[in-house]
Amino acid sequence: MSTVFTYQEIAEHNSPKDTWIIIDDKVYDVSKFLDEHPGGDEIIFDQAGRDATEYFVDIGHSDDALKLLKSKCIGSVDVTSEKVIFKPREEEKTEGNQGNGQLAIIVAILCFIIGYYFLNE
Ligand code: HEM
Repeated sequence: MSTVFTYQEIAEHNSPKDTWIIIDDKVYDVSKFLDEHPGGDEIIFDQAGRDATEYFVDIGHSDDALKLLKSKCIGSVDVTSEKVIFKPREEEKTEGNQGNGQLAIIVAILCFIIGYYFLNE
């Protein structure tokens, strides 16, 4: 019997050296394949720890791709386990820019203080 993983367990394998994806309720370890993927590593890595069925099927991968995929199967999903709610990728990508917003507020406050100081000279 193959190993069964919960959605949470799968979601934890989301780093470039440790990338699992779900396709049709099966779990695939594609860590070593990222660099070799003809469609590029980022496109798969974007789905790391997630269900990539829709993305994989939409591309219309060849039979060779399907064979290759099979060789990377490490188990299946416990579909009764609690699903992981992921933030949309866009939100994750913009999170790093939040610091810039805070900086803008600090600069605005400083300008206000300096302006106020000169006006009252
Ligand atoms: C997140 C899931 C995936 C996406 C969105 C994706 C996307 C793509 C894209 C866009 C191409 C076309 C590259 C080109 O012709 O310029 C491609 C090709 C290919 N991909 Fe993926 N891929 C995914 C996962 C996988 C996985 C898991 C495997 C196998 C383990 C795989 C195997 C291949 C192969 C062999 C090709 C060459 C064309 C073919 O034989 O169909 N891909 N993929």
